[in-house]
Amino acid sequence: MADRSFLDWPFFEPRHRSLKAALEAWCGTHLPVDHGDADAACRDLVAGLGAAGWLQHSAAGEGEVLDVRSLCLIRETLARHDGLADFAFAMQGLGMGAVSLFGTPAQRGWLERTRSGGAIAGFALTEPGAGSDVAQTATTAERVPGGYRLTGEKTYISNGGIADVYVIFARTGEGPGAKGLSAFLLPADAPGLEVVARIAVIAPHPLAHLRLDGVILPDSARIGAPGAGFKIAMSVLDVFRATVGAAALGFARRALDEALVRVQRSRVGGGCLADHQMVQGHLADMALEIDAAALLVYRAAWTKDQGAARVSREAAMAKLYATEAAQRVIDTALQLHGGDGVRHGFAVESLYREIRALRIYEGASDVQKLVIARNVLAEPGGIG
Ligand SMILES: CC(C)(COP(=O)(O)OP(=O)(O)OC[C@H]1O[C@@H](n2cnc3c(N)ncnc32)[C@H](O)[C@@H]1OP(=O)(O)O)[C@@H](O)C(=O)NCCC(=O)NCCSC(=O)C1=CCCCC1
Repeated sequence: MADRSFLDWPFFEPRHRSLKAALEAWCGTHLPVDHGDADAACRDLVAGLGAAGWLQHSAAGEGEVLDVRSLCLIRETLARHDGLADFAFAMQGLGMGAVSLFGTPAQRGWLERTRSGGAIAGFALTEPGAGSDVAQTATTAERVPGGYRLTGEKTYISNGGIADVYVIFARTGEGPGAKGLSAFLLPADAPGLEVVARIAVIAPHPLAHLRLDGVILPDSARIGAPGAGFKIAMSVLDVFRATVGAAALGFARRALDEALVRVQRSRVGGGCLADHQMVQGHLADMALEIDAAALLVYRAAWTKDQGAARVSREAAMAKLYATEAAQRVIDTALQLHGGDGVRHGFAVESLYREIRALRIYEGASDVQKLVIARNVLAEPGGIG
């Protein structure tokens, strides 16, 4: 096969190849966007991704099954063109994942709005005292007639300040730790909900710190059974961790694209940088890490698409390896650019910042190791 593409791997079906081709064409005319005003850019991206139909793939609608390979292909492709486009797309899915999996028909009204680009979603799990350890969630949802009163603080909340709706996790007390959490659909204009501070991070991502001061939500806002919140959060993260790996893969592919152009154009001595064996060694390492990451990402996505109930180990492996490998690939690409590598306006400089965030979001690398190790220990026969 002369023109071998990873899309020829058996993980993919013809519809994935069509989707990838159509999205590449869309990206070619719509991306990158100006990140000067990240909030406005994110709003525009959500509207544009919705109008073009791409957000339909961010979460499954009524009677549909999420295709995780499509989700990963879209994240990978958007990330290769523009990291903020990936963020805008992905947060719609992460934010509404719980509704897609466990929501009632009425709650799904929000899902249809986020899938069309008519509303922006946020995922409100992390707290100042409960980052990696979700079981320590302190925000309370105490029972009141007909509903719940929510009090507490959430931090590093995706789309905080621009979201129209959040899925939030709070302690309802059915049991200790992880057994006492529930999930809720929280409209951004609910009285008592305040965006206390916007949080500026290394990448242009809209994030915020939220305070809930006696927010009243009706029973109909609870997603899933009382006490099921922890498992709901983990089920959503099971899918989205693999997709974070896909975004990292897109960043790494872009870094290799940039490095290849650079080393073939840069002249040293009588030839170009690419003629040097030391540079070729770097290119080989980059290509190898990208293929290994792609195999892990699409193994996790394919496994979920085959109907596996849980893909915790596969998704954690995909996220851990792809994000760490992408950081190495991007660092090498940056080094091959010399001084231009750290200069604003060069793609490798922004890739370097974007990938750093992904090694922390949705479970830092050490959390992924914990998830993998627990799963390996729980499988008496090993992992095959
Ligand atoms: C894994 C962990 C580190 C620790 O879990 P524990 O030990 O407390 O819980 P454990 O004892 O493992 O389990 C409890 C029950 O739960 C079931 N279950 C577990 N996984 C799953 C699963 N995947 N699916 C279904 N059920 C699950 C488990 O079986 C057990 O049930 P049982 O009691 O036996 O009936 C967990 O806390 C975690 O993961 N943190 C990372 C959070 C984290 O990733 N945020 C990121 C938030 S998002 C974010 O940061 C941003 C996003 C976008 C931009 C900005 C930032």
